[in-house]
Amino acid sequence: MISLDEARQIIGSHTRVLHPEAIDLTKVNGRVLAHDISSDQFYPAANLSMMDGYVIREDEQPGSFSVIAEIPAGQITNGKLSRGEAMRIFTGGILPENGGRVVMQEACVREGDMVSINEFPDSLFIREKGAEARPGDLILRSGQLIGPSEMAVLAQLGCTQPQVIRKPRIRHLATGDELVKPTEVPSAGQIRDTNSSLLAGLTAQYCSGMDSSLVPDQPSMMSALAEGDWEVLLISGGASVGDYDHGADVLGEMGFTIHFDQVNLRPGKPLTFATRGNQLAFVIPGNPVSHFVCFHVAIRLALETLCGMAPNWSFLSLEITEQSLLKPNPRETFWPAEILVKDKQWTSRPKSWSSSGNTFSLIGTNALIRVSSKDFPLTLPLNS
Ligand SMILES: Nc1nc2c(c(=O)[nH]1)N[C@H]1C(S)=C(S)[C@@H](COP(=O)(O)OP(=O)(O)OC[C@H]3O[C@@H](n4cnc5c(N)ncnc54)[C@H](O)[C@@H]3O)O[C@H]1N2
Ligand code: MOO
Repeated sequence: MISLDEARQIIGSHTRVLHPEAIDLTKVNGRVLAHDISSDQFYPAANLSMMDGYVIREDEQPGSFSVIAEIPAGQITNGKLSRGEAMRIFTGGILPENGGRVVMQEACVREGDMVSINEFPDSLFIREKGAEARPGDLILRSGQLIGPSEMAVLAQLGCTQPQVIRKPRIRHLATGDELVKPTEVPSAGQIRDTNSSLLAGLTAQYCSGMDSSLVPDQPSMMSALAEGDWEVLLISGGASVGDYDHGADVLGEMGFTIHFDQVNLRPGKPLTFATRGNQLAFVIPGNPVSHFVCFHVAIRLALETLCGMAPNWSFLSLEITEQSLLKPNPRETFWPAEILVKDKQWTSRPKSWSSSGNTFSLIGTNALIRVSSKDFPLTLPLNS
């Protein structure tokens, strides 16, 4: 049986980042940028006022000024300031060529065409042309994960169809004769399918859509429903060695190469990983907690890589409260946990968890505690 580190190595070596596509700026949240983007102009494009007030020359002293013009937003004034003159200006307004100081209106007294300023504040209240970026400056690098802030930057640069890495299409089969949809009332021996909902939530940020079906434990139906031009196939259940566990056999018959079918991992030991060309497939042990753990320690690595993201595998050394809940085991264990603030410190609290079939133990889980025989338990924070 291979270790989790070996399993991650194998997954990484068989996974390639997907090709880029140009998409509308409104849809790029959560995508990875596929090209460098440079500044198209000076930012700001001119010297701008940071306040509503009056603009004067920088070489002036406090005193009285005659107001010779008003500069409405977005207008360029060709006039110049002589000594003793001011122009009315507003926040974001473009300064006249020799304007060197803005005084906010609260520090001014206006009477008719005159304005008196008793004292100058320390700041000139000017955003200088090119202070933020100059033409050709590198602003966003290829590989940048795009969130709301980067969307605002793309909008500012006029980049409305950025090239971003495509997201994989995922095909999902929830296998098991005992499964019924969550809308149904299970009869004796049946259970509601929880894994489809779990995976829909877990995969949402990493795929362009997950197509899910319930399938009985019948290899011919499983392979018929599994075929397609998706990039990732997830099969829930049927991962172990029982007579009705057909996941790996079905993949073999479909022409997949099985790279591993067991990992020294708790929960999630019978996790299977296979490939066919550029298609990746996982058979995930049917228990919901096994699903959750296998997703975060193995499947997410593949999805993040396909999407061009830097795989997140950083652990924190946090104080663990209620450490006695962490039962030792020969298998490397990833224990569902919750990161909480206690006495102004982040702490990690294990969930009460005794069976990988207990879906309720996942409530509020935002971390996994890695318990291996040799190390102090470390906490893996989760972002989904
Ligand atoms: N002889 C052995 N038996 C088992 C071993 C082993 O090494 N030798 N491994 C155990 C471990 S560990 C796990 S984990 C499970 C994995 O079993 P399977 O992947 O074959 O999963 P199933 O038998 O199909 O289901 C397990 C469990 O999960 C429930 N399930 C399945 N799908 C769903 C779903 N979509 N929603 C909710 N619940 C689901 C299913 O009803 C079972 O209760 O194997 C052990 N056995
Ligand atoms: O590995 Mo299984 O996932 O213990 O329950």
